[in-house]
Amino acid sequence: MEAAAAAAAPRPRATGCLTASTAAPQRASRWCPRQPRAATSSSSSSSSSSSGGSPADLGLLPRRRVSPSSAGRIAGGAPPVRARDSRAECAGGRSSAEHIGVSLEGENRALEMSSTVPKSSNIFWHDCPVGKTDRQNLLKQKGCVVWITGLSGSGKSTLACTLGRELHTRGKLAYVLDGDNLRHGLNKDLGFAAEDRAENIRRVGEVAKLFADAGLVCIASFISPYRRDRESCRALLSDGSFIEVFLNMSLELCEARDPKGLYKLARAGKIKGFTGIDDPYEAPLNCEIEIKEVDGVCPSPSDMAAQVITYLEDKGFLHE
Ligand SMILES: Nc1ncnc2c1ncn2[C@@H]1O[C@H](COP(=O)(O)OS(=O)(=O)O)[C@@H](OP(=O)(O)O)[C@H]1O
Ligand SMILES: Nc1ncnc2c1ncn2[C@@H]1O[C@H](COP(=O)(O)OP(=O)(O)O)[C@@H](O)[C@H]1O
Repeated sequence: MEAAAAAAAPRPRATGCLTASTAAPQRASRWCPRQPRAATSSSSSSSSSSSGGSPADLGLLPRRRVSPSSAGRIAGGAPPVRARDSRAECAGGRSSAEHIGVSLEGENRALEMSSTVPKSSNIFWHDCPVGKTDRQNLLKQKGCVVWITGLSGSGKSTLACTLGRELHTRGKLAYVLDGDNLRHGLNKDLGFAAEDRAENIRRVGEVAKLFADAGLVCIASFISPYRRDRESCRALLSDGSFIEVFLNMSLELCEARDPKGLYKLARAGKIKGFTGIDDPYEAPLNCEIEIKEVDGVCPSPSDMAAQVITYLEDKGFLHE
């Protein structure tokens, strides 16, 4: 198996890196300015990270207009094994343009073309009297996003459903957003080109943020192969409530499973741009939870779910 090269340095995380000893997440502050806010700031919650005003601060990252492979990412190998506590690596310092190897002029042009550039003006944020904290108190839990990423066949949907069932059994409200399912509806206009995947993940990030604001444990299960897109979703949730779960299963294991026969089709050249075969997967550098094979054996679905539940318990998401 070739080693996947995820050479490009990530952008610094806007929310800061959690450590294993981080206390329970702060209570999310409500969207509650008394004055209406202008449209350009309305897309982010009342987080301190929204103060910058630059396109990046506002989550207006340019959509990718270059082939991902040109950014030094390589398909065809399983993601490298990462130590759990590798979050200190999240200190890139380079701009997103440098990260993907395009000129600033190119970045600006891409920004103009981006679907995340606001197209309307004279719109104002409207606050409602019942806020996130009220909903969380009602539900006796805290809203968050459990973002499951990994190769096709790594077990994302299995973990998502097992976790969803376990939370339900415990009386906690959760909702699963699954890649295959959303591509039947909200995202049915999108394919698997890099810019389509980026738009897929951008939309899901926004939807997941709404679910978290509703007070739910939102379980998002997407290949989400590009680090930058996942980091953009993380940046939408500024209070440690974005929990990235990396299903670090080898390409060999995923390909041996191949429940839908897609790897076989990709190897036969009948599917182009298949993640892990001829499209890259960029392993997380700073995930909260990593689940991997031990001696070639994958933990059971209930063990995987238990690992996530323990994290949620420890961080206080399953309590008022
Ligand atoms: N080219 C290509 N590459 C990867 N996956 C492909 C492709 N074509 C179809 N599929 C099927 O689409 C599912 C992945 O959808 P996602 O929305 O999670 O993909 S992405 O996050 O936008 O990359 C994925 O589902 P999972 O196997 O559950 O991961 C596949 O069934
Ligand atoms: N922890 C596990 N142990 C054994 N088999 C698993 C495990 N998780 C998933 N599988 C199996 O692997 C295949 C792919 O799982 P799936 O959840 O569909 O992956 P993904 O959503 O990442 O494509 C399925 O046949 C599933 O039953």
